Amino acid sequence: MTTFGERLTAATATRGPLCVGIDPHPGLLDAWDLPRTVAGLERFAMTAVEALGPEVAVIKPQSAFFEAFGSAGVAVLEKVLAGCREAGALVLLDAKRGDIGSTMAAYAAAYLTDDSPLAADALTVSPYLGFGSLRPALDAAAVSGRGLFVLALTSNPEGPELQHAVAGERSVAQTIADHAAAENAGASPLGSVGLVVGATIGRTGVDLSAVNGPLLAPGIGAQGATAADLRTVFGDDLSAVLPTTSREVLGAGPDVAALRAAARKSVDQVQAALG
Ligand SMILES: O=C(O)c1cc(=O)[nH]c(=O)n1[C@@H]1O[C@H](COP(=O)(O)O)[C@@H](O)[C@H]1O
Repeated sequence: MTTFGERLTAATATRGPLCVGIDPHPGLLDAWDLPRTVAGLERFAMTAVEALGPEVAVIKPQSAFFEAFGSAGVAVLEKVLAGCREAGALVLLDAKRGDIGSTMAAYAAAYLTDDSPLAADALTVSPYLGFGSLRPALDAAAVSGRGLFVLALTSNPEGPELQHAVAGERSVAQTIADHAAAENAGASPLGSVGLVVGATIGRTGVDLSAVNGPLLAPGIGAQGATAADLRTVFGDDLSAVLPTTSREVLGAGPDVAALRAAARKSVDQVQAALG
């Protein structure tokens, strides 16, 4: 069994270090001239999969936009997961799950086990019920060769109030980074427990050098960060950074060739910035 860290390393080496999100905002459905219906959602999402699946290393469908359409929307999400897999892209399901341990086990069964229709290569999770509450997800991911991206320093302006708070002698975000480092200890070339660190947040003072896992960097494009900001946020520690952007690329649709061109442009920009 290959680990998520191994598969991600191979995917970014081949396709470049970029994740593109599939976030079917109602306004984007309008811009693509699609109805705000399940049929519109499906056309939007599967066009994105057709364009980006063979092109980018990682695709990140945002679960809420699919859930908003009820069970029919979740069925579209299942098609997206299968379509990305067939096209050779890794799928990071963005659902930001986090719950008490016993319920976390149910989320782990839903997203991180082989026989679930919603199984993805990796899942975004929230550690703000305590990092240890994620244990069932950490265990399920390890057993099935999947990955987690743990929210550490999020891209939104409200994040620092909680994440920069100092508890004991360390900031909350540093504590989360240290936990991830412990999970990834000894993994090569890269552990499977990643962190989310926004490209918008500037220099944070959090030491990420021991994490040994992928660092998902959202915020480029619509949230105002640029690829050049990655160096400010991560310093010289850029080797495991995986920038992710959604609206910046999706706004180029609905034309498949235009979506691909936008994704390639983003790959070139982040590659230049990461050096
Ligand atoms: O975990 C995430 O994906 C995430 C974490 C974070 O700190 N900030 C953040 O923007 N995201 C997600 O990344 C995507 C960003 O979308 P754009 O702003 O359109 O590029 C959205 O789906 C967000 O929910």
